[in-house]
Amino acid sequence: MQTLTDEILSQTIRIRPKESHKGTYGRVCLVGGNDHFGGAILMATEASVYSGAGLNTTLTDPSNFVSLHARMPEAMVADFTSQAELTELVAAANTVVIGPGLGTTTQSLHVLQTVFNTVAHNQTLIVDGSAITLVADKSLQLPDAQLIFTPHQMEWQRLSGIKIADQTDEANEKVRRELGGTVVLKSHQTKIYAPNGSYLNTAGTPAQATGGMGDTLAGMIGGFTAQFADQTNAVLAAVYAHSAIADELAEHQYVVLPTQIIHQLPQFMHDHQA
Ligand SMILES: NC(=O)C1=CN([C@@H]2O[C@H](COP(=O)(O)OP(=O)(O)OC[C@H]3O[C@@H](n4cnc5c(N)ncnc54)[C@H](OP(=O)(O)O)[C@@H]3O)[C@@H](O)[C@H]2O)[C@@H](O)CC1
Ligand SMILES: Nc1ncnc2c1ncn2[C@@H]1O[C@H](COP(=O)(O)OP(=O)(O)O)[C@@H](O)[C@H]1O
Ligand SMILES: [Mg+2]
Repeated sequence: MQTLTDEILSQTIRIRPKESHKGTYGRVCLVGGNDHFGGAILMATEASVYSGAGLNTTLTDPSNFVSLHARMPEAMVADFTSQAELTELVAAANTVVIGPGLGTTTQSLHVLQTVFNTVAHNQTLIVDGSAITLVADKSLQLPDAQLIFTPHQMEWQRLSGIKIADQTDEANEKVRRELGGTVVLKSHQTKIYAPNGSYLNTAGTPAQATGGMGDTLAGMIGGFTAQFADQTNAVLAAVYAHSAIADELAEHQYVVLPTQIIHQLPQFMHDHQA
């Protein structure tokens, strides 16, 4: 297992070519946020926008439209209960993030199934939060796409069947191979199991232990994978940046809010581009 260092940032975050436009930096679709968990998809969206993804569209419950527009005028918003909108917008994305605040109701399941039926082999699909729980509980068949799972330890227990106490590298890697794609197993020391090897993130702080921290990471992984060509490096850089920014803030703060990490992203990425 390789320990991540700040080298992953300069290996991944590219100086932007002059001759470019918003389309150069990827289209991200974020799907989630039911009528209870609007904050989760709001933070994921904000994280993707602040990571620099060129075009961001959020598919959510209509009850979140006003707050999303008020907070994030840069993002487009659509209704995830409309099958036609969901299908059209997901098909047009480079990267799709599904799960933050999606919930586990019949409606949540319907949205998830529609996304799974729509994504194609060349698209990156980040499966987070409630989407992981639904895949596990309903034994859903996974789509043919570039899959990135971002479970915390309990979500990984649900998905992999491995109890938290038994989540060894060997057992985790075996299930990752069966699932395909990449697994970001989040904890106080997040591990990333990728097709080319496994990685340990020793950055990060207990000041991060607050709701919405993982929703923010899912949005960052969305923004990074949409912009940077090497998909594994994009995941690794997002995980490392999320923790490294928190470490900087925690030098002077007892708790670090997800939105504070998000707002540091443009400056942090500026300082580590190469
Ligand atoms: N503002 C918003 O809108 C927010 C909306 N959110 C949305 O809520 C949805 C549900 O997601 P969820 O993570 O809150 O609930 P669930 O999947 O039941 O997991 C919790 C259970 O797992 C256990 N556990 C064990 N190890 C763990 C670990 N390392 N890390 C974390 N938990 C661990 C834990 O144990 P305990 O805390 O009891 O010790 C507990 O029993 C999801 O869509 C998410 O996006 C949230 O993001 C919050 C902000
Ligand atoms: N003690 C800790 N030290 C470092 N990072 C932590 C700690 N506790 C939580 N985190 C990080 O916070 C995030 C929590 O994700 P998750 O449980 O999905 O949050 P949520 O669903 O509430 O957004 C993960 O990235 C995890 O690594
Ligand atoms: Mg989560």
